Amino acid sequence: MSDWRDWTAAETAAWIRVPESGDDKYSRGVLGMLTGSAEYPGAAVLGVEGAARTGLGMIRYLGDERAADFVLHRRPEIVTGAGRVQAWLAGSGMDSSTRSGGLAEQLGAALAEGLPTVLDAGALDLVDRAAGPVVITPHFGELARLLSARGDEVEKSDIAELPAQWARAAADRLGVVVLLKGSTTYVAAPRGEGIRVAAGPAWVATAGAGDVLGGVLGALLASHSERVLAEPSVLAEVAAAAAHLHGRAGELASSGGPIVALDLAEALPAAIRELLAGA
Ligand SMILES: NC(=O)C1=CN([C@@H]2O[C@H](COP(=O)(O)OP(=O)(O)OC[C@H]3O[C@@H](n4cnc5c(N)ncnc54)[C@H](OP(=O)(O)O)[C@@H]3O)[C@@H](O)[C@H]2O)[C@@H](O)CC1
Ligand SMILES: Nc1ncnc2c1ncn2[C@@H]1O[C@H](COP(=O)(O)OP(=O)(O)O)[C@@H](O)[C@H]1O
Repeated sequence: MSDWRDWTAAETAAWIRVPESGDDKYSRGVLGMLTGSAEYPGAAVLGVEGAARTGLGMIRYLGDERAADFVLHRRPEIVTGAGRVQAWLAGSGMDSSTRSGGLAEQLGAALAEGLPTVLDAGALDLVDRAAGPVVITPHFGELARLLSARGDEVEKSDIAELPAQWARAAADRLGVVVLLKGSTTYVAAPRGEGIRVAAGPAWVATAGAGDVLGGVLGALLASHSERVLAEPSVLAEVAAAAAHLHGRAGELASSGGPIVALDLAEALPAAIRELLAGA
C-alpha cells in the first residue's frame, strides 16, 4: 500500500484551465449532465451551478424534464438539447432503484461513449458499464452499498473508521478512481497513488454540497478531456483538484459561519481567482 500525499493549492491551480484568446465555447469543453430526478430536482440545479461556476464552455443538461425547468429557471445559459460533449456527470439526485428503462438507456449510451465520466449517487451501480476513464464520488454510505452489492461485507461505520484504506481497496476492486467524501477527501487510483485533500470547514457538511462537487469535477474533466483520455493516470489529480477547489470555496463562503450548498457554488469564482493569483 502506498502512502497518502497531501494535495496543495498550487497543484489545484495547475488544473484550472484559463481560457485563451483562441478559445471558443466548444474548445473550453462541454459537460453532459444526467443528474436530478422528479424526486431530487435540486441536485440537478446544484450540480449545474457547481460546473458553471468552475468555468467551462457549455453545459448540456439532459436529465429529468421537471428538473430541467428548475435548472433553466436558475441558469438560462444551460443547453437542454442533446449533442457532442467532452465529459459526463451522472447520478447526483438519482435513485438507482427507481430508474426507468428510458433513463437506463440514456445512461448506457452516455457511458458507452468512452469519455471521462463522473459517477455519483444513483449512477454508482453503473461503474462497470463506463467505457472511458471514471471517477466515482461516493460518501461512506454509498461506498458501503456499492461494495456490499459486490459481495464485500462492509458497513458504513467500517468505512467511516478507516476511510483511507477503504478508498484504496475500492479503487483496486472496482478499477476506477475513487473520490471518497468526508471531512477529509481521499482520492485513490487503482494500484496507483493516494491523494489526501482537506475538505474545508465542517460547515460544508450540508445537503447538496456533494452535488456541487460533482459539477466542479465534471467541469474540470470537460475542460481537460483530451489530456485525460491521452493520459488516464492524471484522473486522480483532476479529482483531487476538484475536491480542493470545492473545499476552498466552502471556506471562503463560510468565513466561520453557516452556508448552504449554493453559497459554496457561488464562491467558486473567488476561490479560482485566489488560486490563480497564488500560482
Ligand atoms: N437538494 C437535493 O436535491 C439533494 C439531493 N440529494 C440526493 O439525494 C439522494 C440521496 O442521497 P443521500 O446521501 O441523502 O442518501 P443515501 O445515500 O441513501 O444516504 C442516506 C444515509 O443517511 C442516513 N440518514 C438519513 N436520515 C438520517 C438522519 N436523520 N439521521 C441520521 N442518519 C440519517 C441513512 O442512515 P439509515 O437511515 O440507513 O440508518 C443512510 O445511511 C442522492 O441522489 C443525492 O444526490 C442530496 O445530495 C441532498 C440534496
Ligand atoms: N465534516 C466535514 N467537514 C468538511 N466537509 C465535509 C464534512 N462532511 C462532509 N463534507 C463534505 O460535504 C460534501 C457532502 O457530500 P454528500 O455526502 O454527497 O452530500 P449531498 O449528497 O447532500 O450532496 C462532500 O463534499 C464532503 O467532502
